[in-house]
Amino acid sequence: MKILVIGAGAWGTALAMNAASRHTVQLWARDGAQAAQMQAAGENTRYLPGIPFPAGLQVASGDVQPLVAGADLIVLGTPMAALRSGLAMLHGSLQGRQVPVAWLSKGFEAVPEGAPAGSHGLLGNEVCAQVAAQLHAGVLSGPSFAQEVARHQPTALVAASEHADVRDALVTAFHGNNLRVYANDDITGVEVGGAVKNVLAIATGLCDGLNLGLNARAALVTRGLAEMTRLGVALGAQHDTFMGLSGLGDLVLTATGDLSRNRKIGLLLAQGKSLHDAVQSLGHVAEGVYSARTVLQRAQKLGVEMPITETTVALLDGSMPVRDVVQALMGREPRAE
Ligand SMILES: NC(=O)C1=CN([C@@H]2O[C@H](COP(=O)(O)OP(=O)(O)OC[C@H]3O[C@@H](n4cnc5c(N)ncnc54)[C@H](O)[C@@H]3O)[C@@H](O)[C@H]2O)C=CC1
Ligand SMILES: O=C(CO)COP(=O)(O)O
Repeated sequence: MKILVIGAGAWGTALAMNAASRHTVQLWARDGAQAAQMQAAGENTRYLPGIPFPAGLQVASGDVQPLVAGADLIVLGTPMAALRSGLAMLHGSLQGRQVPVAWLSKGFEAVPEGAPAGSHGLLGNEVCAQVAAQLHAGVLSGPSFAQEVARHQPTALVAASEHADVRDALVTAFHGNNLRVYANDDITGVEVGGAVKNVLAIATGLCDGLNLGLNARAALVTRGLAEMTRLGVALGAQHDTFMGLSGLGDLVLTATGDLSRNRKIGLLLAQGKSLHDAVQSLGHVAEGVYSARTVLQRAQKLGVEMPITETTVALLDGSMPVRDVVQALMGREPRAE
């Protein structure tokens, strides 16, 4: 199989490295200098330093069209902010040819600055329906830190699409000795899980950074899962999806695993860092920062209560100081579980 991965950040690179022993894999970086540097060093020095590329992984840059034309599977490994342009580009270049496409981004599109009141951002599959409706597309998601996948540590992923050929292509491409890829046709559920867990991981990082304790962390994860599930079901997802890899699985990993960039944002905010400084210090994308407001807007439109998300948004917006967060969450009226 010929796989083209567009975007050479941590996650696109890790998956490309993992698949390269079984398939022909091209990893495309938009920055030509970064591509040349990766080729020369035999590793992605910027995003996955110290983990050597396997033999056979091809790094590319420049005109992506010939690579698109020759691929059996195209993976968009960019952050959510670049998904719309990536799908539109593929829509134009494939010209109706049916090649399975998948994105790795986890989030809702951010609401653009100055957007009219009431507008909200979209999930990947909603963006795809707007700009590339006839593509057979889906998402690869689930609990997976790039560093561990690049080192071939055991990991389980979920390939979600309404198109069986996309699910099958993702399983063929990535299922192997150290990676299990499960298929799921509930793409909305899988995407809501991947987006909301990032926001909840910021909240859990804050909780741990403030030393609120293990009980508090367990409460946040559990009540976070409840609010993620409420939103997903209201958006048309299946309840059971949230008990799976992209719901409970990715929430546990991201909220409690110190490799998480979103969790790091919460830990840094707890230390008194500004959001700007916290984001700058990461050097990677933390999607929860950009999705949080959209998650809340979508929830409010649907009449779904998401108190942890609401508090996290207030914190990120600067309208609630760190010291008031505990009271905002613990001071709520009693209710049934
Ligand atoms: N790093 C991880 O462990 C995982 C990340 N993800 C998700 O995958 C997505 C990408 O994350 P990372 O690779 O970690 O991000 P990263 O911050 O490591 O790298 C982002 C990469 O995307 C590239 N990029 C941005 N806009 C682009 C465009 N228009 N065209 C081509 N390349 C572009 C950047 O140059 C950079 O190489 C995010 O949505 C993230 O939530 C999902 C699972 C695991
Ligand atoms: O999605 C991830 C793990 O599944 C990566 O999480 P972070 O983006 O918080 O690092």
